Amino acid sequence: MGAVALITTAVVQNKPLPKNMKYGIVLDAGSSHTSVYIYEWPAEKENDTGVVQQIDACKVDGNGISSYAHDPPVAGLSLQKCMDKAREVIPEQQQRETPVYLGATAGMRLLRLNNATLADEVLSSVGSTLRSYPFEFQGARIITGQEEGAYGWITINYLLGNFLENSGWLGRLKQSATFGALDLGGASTQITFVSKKEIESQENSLHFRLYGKSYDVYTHSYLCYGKDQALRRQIAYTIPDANNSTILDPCFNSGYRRNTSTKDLYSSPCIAQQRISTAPSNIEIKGTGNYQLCKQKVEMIFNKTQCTYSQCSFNGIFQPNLEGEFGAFSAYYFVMDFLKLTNEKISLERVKEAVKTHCSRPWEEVLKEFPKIKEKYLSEYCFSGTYILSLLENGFGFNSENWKDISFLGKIKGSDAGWTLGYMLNLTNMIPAELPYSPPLSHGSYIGLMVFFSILLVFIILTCWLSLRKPKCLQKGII
Ligand SMILES: O=P(O)(O)OP(=O)(O)OP(=O)(O)OC[C@H]1O[C@@H](n2cnc3c(O)ncnc32)[C@H](O)[C@@H]1O
Repeated sequence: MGAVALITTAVVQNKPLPKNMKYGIVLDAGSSHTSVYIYEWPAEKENDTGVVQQIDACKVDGNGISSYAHDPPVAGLSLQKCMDKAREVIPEQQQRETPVYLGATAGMRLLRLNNATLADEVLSSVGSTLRSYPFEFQGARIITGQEEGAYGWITINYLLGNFLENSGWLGRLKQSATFGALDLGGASTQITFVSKKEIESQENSLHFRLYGKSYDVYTHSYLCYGKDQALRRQIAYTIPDANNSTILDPCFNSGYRRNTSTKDLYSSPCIAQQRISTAPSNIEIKGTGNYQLCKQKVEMIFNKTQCTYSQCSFNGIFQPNLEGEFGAFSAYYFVMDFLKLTNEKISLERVKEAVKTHCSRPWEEVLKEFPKIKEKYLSEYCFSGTYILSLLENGFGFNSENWKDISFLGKIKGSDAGWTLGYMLNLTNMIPAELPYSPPLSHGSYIGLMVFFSILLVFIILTCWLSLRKPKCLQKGII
């Protein structure tokens, strides 16, 4: 049984794993990009830490896996570029023994909601491209939000060495020191952490046994709360106010302009409740760059009014009290890294000030300072920074006190923080549920101890024999 026994849906196919695996490839087919990660197993005994490492990664050009739905040949070609790279990196004699997994995330969960047949077609089309390579293709599937959260948590704690640290006898006695995982994607966001308190909702509760230690883990994935979908929702809220098809948007820098088609905006199931039939077909967004007003708009997407549990995050979702340290990755890292706010010593108040300052900068000035950054990313840092602050503070309940417990993580020991490594470790059974039995003493120490105790025994017997003989001699002497 795999270590992550509760995630039963994680079995991709019933194909046996290649016998001499030394490499593994995972494709993360997200809403905004597909990325290809290549991992290498440590050579036996060479690597004390036994950590599987990322040796290469490649971002597929284009707009995520759903672009396969619109133009399969073009999407296939850009995927081929990354797969060709994998073929260059992995030695030829190892290629047939290298498993390839594709996991699609929230972008495909949304496509499946809109059109399940199309989602299946996309997966089979990508599968055909992957099958044309000499690797051992193990299947393409849409992973659940729960899996995305759980595998992200496994990845960061594996790379940080927390599972092994907890597996010794001392580690098993003390409270588990794991990092919670905060993952912000384009279409969904996940929060996952070990909770000492009872998890009141079954669907948010996971139990893992890893390296001989049990973990009760809380996880929730919020579909439509990734930063791209959140931006769409924030824009959609303003459409009723649209005057002459123009929206004044405080979440973009002043001077910034963008044209959007409402058909495209409304194509997402995330906007279903905000659709208005009288909306103009095109709208022009004009930035006004105001952090406070942006924050007010962003907060409209968090419903804090209903909760049927003892406590909730938002939208009636149960969330226990935040516990321990957290690692925040994916878009949390991209955005905070751009804003130079990844240093743990920066207080929440200073982070807010920095985002406010960035939002108030004229677009011209921002563009001049960062000419090399993709315009889509650059134009959205004001919104993204504000959204991250709202999600963490208003959504999950972080505050000035526990803000210092969040570390913004890009890479850990050379591997990207994200769900892919955890996914592969689970499917290749690389994390055992129990610690492999290791004798307390090595063979040499055992022999040494046996010799020592034998000599000690002979010495004791001799001493006793001598001391028992002496009185008799003395007695004889007295008589
Ligand atoms: O799990 P889902 O929701 O499908 O998400 P995803 O797979 O699209 O998630 P990614 O981690 O690829 O990206 C998360 C978001 O970060 C954005 N992003 C990627 N690189 C970035 C960068 O350098 N600067 C700013 N944003 C970036 C990207 O457009 C997404 O909105």
